[in-house]
Amino acid sequence: MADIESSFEFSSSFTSSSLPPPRTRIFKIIVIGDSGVGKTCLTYRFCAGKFPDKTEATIGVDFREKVIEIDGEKIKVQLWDTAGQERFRKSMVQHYYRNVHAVVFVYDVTNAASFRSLPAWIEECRQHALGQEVPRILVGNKCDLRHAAQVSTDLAQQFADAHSMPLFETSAKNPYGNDDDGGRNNSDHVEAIFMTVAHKLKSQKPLVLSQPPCGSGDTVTLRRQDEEDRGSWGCGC
Ligand SMILES: Nc1nc2c(ncn2[C@@H]2O[C@H](COP(=O)(O)OP(=O)(O)OP(=O)(O)O)[C@@H](O)[C@H]2O)c(=O)[nH]1
Ligand SMILES: [Mg+2]
Repeated sequence: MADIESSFEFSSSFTSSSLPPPRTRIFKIIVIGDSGVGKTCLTYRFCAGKFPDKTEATIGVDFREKVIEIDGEKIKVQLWDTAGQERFRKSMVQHYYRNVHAVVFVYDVTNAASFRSLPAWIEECRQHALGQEVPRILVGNKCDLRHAAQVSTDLAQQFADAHSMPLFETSAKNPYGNDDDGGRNNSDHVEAIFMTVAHKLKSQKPLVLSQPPCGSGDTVTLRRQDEEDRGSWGCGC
């Protein structure tokens, strides 16, 4: 399991005696949903560019990072791949929601129960005072198994609309994100989904890099501008 506490401070590659660190923005995106929907595979696919050879149930949280470039700016996308199983998440759930910039809700299109669980995941966000300004997206995974689908696109779209979220249907497994019926363009590429989130975040109010006083080490901490304005993350609920 990854070291939770270290995730709240972001190391720069510069020491305090060298040039100031570059203003690399870091977007923390948490990925939540029932166990087995494919959160680990999706995050691995985005960061490593391929479907993992094998996965096990996530315990606590795993972090994956990828540096992307948008309009000439390098941005670090930090994905928090959370455990779907209650027994593996309850001790650290409050850490997931700390300073989060976006939430990705995942269900499995072949598993209706995972879709029915979505209100509970939304409620968990609400209970952890996630502000309404935090973008949320809905991802239906395993579209390569379209023949076994239990959740129709129409139903998922209705749910997404009701919660003001964009819907993406995808496959972490299929190299092109297209369906097993040979049709293209009916599914979204994993890469495009996370890039869309990053674009959305980039277009929002800028994040501010808070730098520690000289001599206090070589770390920088990210805070949102509105967090600094209000003194807290706040809740728009
Ligand atoms: N066919 C298919 N299988 C997938 C896909 N994504 C994940 N899987 C499989 O689904 C199973 C669960 O995937 P994980 O990524 O470990 O699921 P998870 O949501 O991280 O589960 P927890 O860590 O327990 O919360 C694994 O056997 C994966 O190989 C997909 O897009 N298509
Ligand atoms: Mg997992």
